[in-house]
Amino acid sequence: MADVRAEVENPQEQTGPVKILITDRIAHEGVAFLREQLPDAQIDERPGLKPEQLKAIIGEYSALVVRSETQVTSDILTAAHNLRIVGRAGVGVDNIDTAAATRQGIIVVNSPTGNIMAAAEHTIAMLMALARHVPAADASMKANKWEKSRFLGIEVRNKTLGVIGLGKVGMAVARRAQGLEMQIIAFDPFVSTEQARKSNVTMLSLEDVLKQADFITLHTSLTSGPNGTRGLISEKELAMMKPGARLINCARGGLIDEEALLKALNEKHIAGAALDVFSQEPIRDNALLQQLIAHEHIIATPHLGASTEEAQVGVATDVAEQIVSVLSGGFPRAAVNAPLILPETLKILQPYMVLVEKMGRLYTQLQPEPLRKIELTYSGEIASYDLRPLQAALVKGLLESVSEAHVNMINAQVLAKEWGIEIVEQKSTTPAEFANQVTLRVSSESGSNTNKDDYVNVISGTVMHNEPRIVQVGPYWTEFVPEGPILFCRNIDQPGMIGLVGTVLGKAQVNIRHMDVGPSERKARSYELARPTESALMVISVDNPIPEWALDEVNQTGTIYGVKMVNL
Ligand SMILES: NC(=O)c1ccc[n+]([C@@H]2O[C@H](COP(=O)([O-])OP(=O)(O)OC[C@H]3O[C@@H](n4cnc5c(N)ncnc54)[C@H](O)[C@@H]3O)[C@@H](O)[C@H]2O)c1
Ligand SMILES: O=C(O)[C@H](O)COP(=O)(O)O
Repeated sequence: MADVRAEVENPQEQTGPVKILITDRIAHEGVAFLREQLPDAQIDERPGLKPEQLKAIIGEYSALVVRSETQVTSDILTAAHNLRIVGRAGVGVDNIDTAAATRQGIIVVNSPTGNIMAAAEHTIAMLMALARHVPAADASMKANKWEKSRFLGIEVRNKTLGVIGLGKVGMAVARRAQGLEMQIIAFDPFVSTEQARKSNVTMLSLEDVLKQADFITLHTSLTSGPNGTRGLISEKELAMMKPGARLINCARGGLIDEEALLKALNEKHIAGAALDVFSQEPIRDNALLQQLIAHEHIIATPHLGASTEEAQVGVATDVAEQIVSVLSGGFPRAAVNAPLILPETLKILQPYMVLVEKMGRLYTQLQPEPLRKIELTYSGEIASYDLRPLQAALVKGLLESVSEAHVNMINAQVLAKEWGIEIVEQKSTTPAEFANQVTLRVSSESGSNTNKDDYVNVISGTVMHNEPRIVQVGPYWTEFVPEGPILFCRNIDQPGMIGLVGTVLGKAQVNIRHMDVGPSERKARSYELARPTESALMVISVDNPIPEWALDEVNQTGTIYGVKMVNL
């Protein structure tokens, strides 16, 4: 593997054209972009698939494009053997099990900015519609009535708008509402008072926002867990709202306890609510939701926040571009579950990624025992870069031969954790032995490396002329290119050892490509005589695998021991 990007690859050697599946309706510009950029790909648009139908076919596809309707559950993902990327043509990824995707090394991308304006403008439309009863008045006219006095509204000017969640959409709504001469107060635990003040927004506690606002609008994402936003507006919060206030939700359905909302409306505690999103979408035969949207003081739209021509073209092309990039071995712009590395950085890191992966493979083959802790030390200029791809490459090298898992940059850390491997990094821009050097120090299951053959607790390498070189294995200094079949053995450091091995390999018709005999101390490299009792490491790269009998013969010499073949 030369590139972790390329490792987001097909683990089951798919044959035939790359296949892309689109299961929700997206703008045709996005589909056209995919067809234009990937002319050999098969692009299937199959909106409205049932979960079992999706599960039955997902295994054929390399990319999946969805909006908020398709539920990309862990169950679906378990059948997605070839899937490399899920593209969400929109913002919210709560319909995608991103944790399951991460475990499987599947990139999830979205379009974080493509529909902000659409959502903000829809919120303002809901605000005005609530204030002036526009939908009910329209329905009345269509019923051939003229109920002028029934639809007395309120002005929004000089009213207070409470924004809960002052992120991208929340802030866009605040700005637009300021244009309507509203006062803006907000609650968002992650936005500073100072930052908000610059935009003329007053940050308050949730309680104060609820108590002071004439209109409340929700703009947080939906999260679960003890500090999650699910049920953020429940009975207690509704009770805190100013009598006669109005509530707008163009964010996510689960943010409001819909039963409590119906109660608050029936009790006339609040004057109305405008909902674009629901806890179940589509609503179908959900009795509570049917009752809620039928309420005379509810305005409902079927999740239309992002449904503008502009936003749909924006999100569809945004996601299509990222799919093309990933399927072509590049990086996505807006990955929800992958670290972003600039292409320029990646180019520099690439030979080190090869090096580190080979170091991992070498360790696992020389020392096949469960690992516990790995210390990766980077020295030289390389230490100044974002080195996450190197960690991923290391995990890949270490686990590849012992695990079925498909390791890539997305899941490397999760997998390492699952295997109980702790990886710590040390960085120093001061060069060590070489201008740039990466050293791997390993503690295995036993913790103390007591095994008599356990000399491989350190592996160090560098890159020369863009080619990886291993420069240290355990206490031995060496220098070889980690590539292809390599014989490792140790010998008593005395004359005649190279000849012994050479004779056996000659007999076995094995051609030696490169040989290095490394003493256990650096000074011996300067051709000083080593003491005869010292050992050395022989690293012999060969053109073809060495037969078993020849390995046995080398092992039986008595002066050469620890004979092991590795394949890098
Ligand atoms: N209806 C639609 O079609 C539509 C369109 C676009 C976006 N959305 C939804 O709107 C929501 C906001 O989108 P965004 O792009 O602005 O997201 P964002 O991430 O930019 O903003 C979310 C904000 O919520 C804040 N937040 C988190 N937890 C909070 C809590 N407990 N209380 C208060 N604030 C909290 C965050 O700090 C953040 O500032 C998302 O749920 C998104 O899916 C809906
Ligand atoms: O999260 C989003 O982007 C919006 O909720 C839009 O969802 P949609 O693509 O299903 O309209």
